[in-house]
Amino acid sequence: MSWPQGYGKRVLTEVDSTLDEAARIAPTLAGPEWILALRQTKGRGRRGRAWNDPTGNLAATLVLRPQEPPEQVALRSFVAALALYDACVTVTGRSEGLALKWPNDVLLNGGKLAGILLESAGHGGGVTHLAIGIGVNLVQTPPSDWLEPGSVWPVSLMSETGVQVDPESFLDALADAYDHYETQFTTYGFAPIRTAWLARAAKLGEVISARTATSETVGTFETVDGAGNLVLNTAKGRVTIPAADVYF
Ligand SMILES: O=C(O)CCCC[C@@H]1SC[C@@H]2NC(=O)N[C@@H]21
Repeated sequence: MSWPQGYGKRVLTEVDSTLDEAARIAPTLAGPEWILALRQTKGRGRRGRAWNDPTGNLAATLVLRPQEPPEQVALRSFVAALALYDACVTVTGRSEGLALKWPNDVLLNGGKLAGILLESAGHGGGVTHLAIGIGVNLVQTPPSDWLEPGSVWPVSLMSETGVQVDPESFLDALADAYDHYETQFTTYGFAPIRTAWLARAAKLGEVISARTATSETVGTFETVDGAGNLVLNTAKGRVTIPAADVYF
């Protein structure tokens, strides 16, 4: 596997968070850059949660400077989720048990294998940089006291498949897959990404629950629309949800 052309790579022994490092280096970058940390001291997850990444797991962030409207930039969470899925297939040689959970977790055998957190900065309605933070439980899962009640149980690639892969080798597969989907996205737009994502979606057609800080919507997972929103068929009709945590 070859490292994709045009992408830089930095490997850090230790950093607070690769997302913080992304914000620090973004203004100096001439092109996309992957940052891999062998250890994060202040890793973070979605909705302000801490992210625990024990040694041997992947903690990486891709920094981009896309010249696009914010709503287009945000669709890269689906691009990244597809790349993560493919990287898992590449390193394990199998796709059985892998699925994507809206908005952007990767599940393996029903457990949470990986998560994605997008952060961006901008001014004047534009995005100056996008940071796609990715954590993968390659060899270890976080301790159980890190888990939120009702959250998907974490699994590791090693425990579920017996395959042990180091973070740098996984990043090689991930960067290669990301490059493929990024090209597809910038060439053809969101449509093929959406189709590919839906083909790998967990619980499509089944009843799920989408919770925000203030509401819960229960309904049949109908689709993800062209803007990346979750679409549920509920007792009160079709509901479109831009952001939420999903529970099965
Ligand atoms: O809550 C989630 O599921 C998203 C987790 C994202 C974790 C990754 S690890 C690399 C990057 N740096 C961080 O501090 N967080 C992301």
